[in-house]
Amino acid sequence: MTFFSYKNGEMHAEGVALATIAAQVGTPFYCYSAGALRAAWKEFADHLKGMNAEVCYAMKANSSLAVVRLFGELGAGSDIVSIGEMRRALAAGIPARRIIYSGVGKKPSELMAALEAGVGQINVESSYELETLNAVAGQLGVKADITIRVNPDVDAKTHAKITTGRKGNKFGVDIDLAREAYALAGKLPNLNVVGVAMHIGSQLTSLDPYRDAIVRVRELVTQLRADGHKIDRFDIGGGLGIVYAQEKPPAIADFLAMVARETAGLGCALTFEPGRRLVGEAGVLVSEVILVKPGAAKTFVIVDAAMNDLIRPTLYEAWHDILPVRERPQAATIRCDIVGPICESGDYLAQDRDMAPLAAGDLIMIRSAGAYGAVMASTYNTRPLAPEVMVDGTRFAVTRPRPSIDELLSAERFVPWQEPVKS
Ligand SMILES: Cc1ncc(COP(=O)(O)O)c(C=O)c1O
Ligand SMILES: N[C@@H](CCCC[NH3+])C(=O)O
Repeated sequence: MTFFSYKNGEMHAEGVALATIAAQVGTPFYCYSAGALRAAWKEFADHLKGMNAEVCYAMKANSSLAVVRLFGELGAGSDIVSIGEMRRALAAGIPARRIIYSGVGKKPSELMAALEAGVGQINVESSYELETLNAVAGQLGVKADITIRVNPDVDAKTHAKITTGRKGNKFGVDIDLAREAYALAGKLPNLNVVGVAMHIGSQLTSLDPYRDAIVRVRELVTQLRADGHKIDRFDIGGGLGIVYAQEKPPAIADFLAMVARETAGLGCALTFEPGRRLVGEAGVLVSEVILVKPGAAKTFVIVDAAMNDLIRPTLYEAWHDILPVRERPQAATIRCDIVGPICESGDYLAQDRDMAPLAAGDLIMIRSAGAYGAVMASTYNTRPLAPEVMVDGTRFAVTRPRPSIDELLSAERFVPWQEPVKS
């Protein structure tokens, strides 16, 4: 089902014309389709029936409270990587016990906040963190349920900046050192080992790296049990890719069937932490053309969304499909760069793109922007964060309004000098 489509020549999100939202909210803005979010969730949920498994939505992909709440109401837990995200999960109604706390560098104060809130599972990534967590749990008089995230050293065949399961990546405990780490965890009185975790990268378009990683971790589970550890859960992580251009990511059904096959007989409950796959194609960024500047070498279409709103094109050389909001089926195309107003040459949304000619005032829609779009935005050049809108059927809600520049400025102070307090 397509949730963003032309109707009478105008691009709609479900039953609402994007031009109508633009007129009310201004541009740029992010727009999410509740129907698309539900459909992505349903695909997971339908194929998980009969499996001993749960889905903890990795909200780093899109932490809009409205989005997290929608998944929570459908039965999702949450994978978080900061106390800010934990607060979002709780605010959105996710029960603390359904929250998994991941992350390569958790401070003692953050571990304490997580234990105080009662998060269900902490995925530990080093021996140092095991000791720290044990000490913090001891102070609070609680026992922390943990897994150790192992780094299985497989090539996820994705962009170098978002691969996480190779020896050279900072993530997890090297699989060759995992038994030692578990031995330590087993001796620490305030930790309760419940399982093992992995996460090998993001935007994966092949099942092979997952399979290789699962096979390695499966062998480890057997060894760990022989060592006397209770390994009841296997957290597979997230990472399943989406379509930006011509990619052919695995169907969720095939992915889950493969995981079920490879973990059959292991006797572990499974956890999945999808982020991008649940939200990526359910969101777009809408922007207005400010002007078109023909240059000697290139034509620049200068729009009011910029790298501060969507950093993926310049950070990962990512390709996002861009369509005019008013349909232009017959128009001959021109080759252009679609760029923002920021003073950096890296400020582009597309380079050398063939587009129907655009003019000042035209609206464009940047597709597959629901994941790692708004969450990675900044206020660089003192540009207020783009608002977020959710469409459901024929209605829409502004779930995060555009802050005014006054609000941005009022968060700051003119040099409020202080004498340092001597400790
Ligand atoms: C531990 C962990 N789980 C889940 C995810 C979600 O990844 P994705 O959005 O690729 O599904 C990430 C991010 O890559 C992660 O670091
Ligand atoms: N931010 C990345 C994904 C990182 C995944 C987080 N571990 C992207 O936009 O593709």
